[in-house]
Amino acid sequence: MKPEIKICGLKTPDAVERAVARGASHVGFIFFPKSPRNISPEDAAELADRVRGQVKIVAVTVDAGDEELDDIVSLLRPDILQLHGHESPERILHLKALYGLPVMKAFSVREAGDLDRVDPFIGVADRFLFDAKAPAGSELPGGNGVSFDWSLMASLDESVEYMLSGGLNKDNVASALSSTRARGLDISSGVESAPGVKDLGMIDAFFDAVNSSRRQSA
Ligand SMILES: O=C(O)c1ccccc1NCC(=O)[C@H](O)[C@H](O)COP(=O)(O)O
Repeated sequence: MKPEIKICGLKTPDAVERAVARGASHVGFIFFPKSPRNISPEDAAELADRVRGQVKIVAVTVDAGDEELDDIVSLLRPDILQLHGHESPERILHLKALYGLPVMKAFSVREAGDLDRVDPFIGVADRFLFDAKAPAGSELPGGNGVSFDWSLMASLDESVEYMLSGGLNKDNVASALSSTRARGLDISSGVESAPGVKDLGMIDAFFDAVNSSRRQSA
């Protein structure tokens, strides 16, 4: 099955259009002021309008309040809310009822026990994303360009369909696909020439690597 690919942290028209032209299934916009990928809801909406309907638009937030989310949802009109903070199952149910949008809950992973936190979210979150825990000193809960031990994913309940993220790039994507049962891959730093700066050549190289790994496993 063709993996879903989410290119995250987009800020420019050329990168959004290249991601979609190369076959991204999702494009992500980051609403987190400390991130080099932070974007305003207005600017994100302008970018999203170029590709709306061709790809799922994902709004990435971190423990955002209702007021901030109201702005993001009304301006960007995302297809999915990605919650990358400490949101509880109750908070997710509240947001789903409020906006009628599917929620992708992100979990950070370093050791096997980190996957135990997933259980209360099964049947609550619509999608799951597993990312590496932030390295010491990082102020970002995601987008750190670091991977975790993907073999840990083998212990996850098989009913949980997920996206894998954290430190993916053209050189390790084949291994990510062959060593996990990830339904999708989510990448940010691995297609950047500097934090927050997407590189069209690196986007191309990433999709080339995905396609070549699929041909080899066919
Ligand atoms: O990317 C960010 O700056 C970010 C900031 C705050 C919360 C989440 C963030 N990113 C979320 C993502 O979905 C990233 O694509 C994911 O963490 C993978 O990033 P990377 O390791 O750089 O590929």
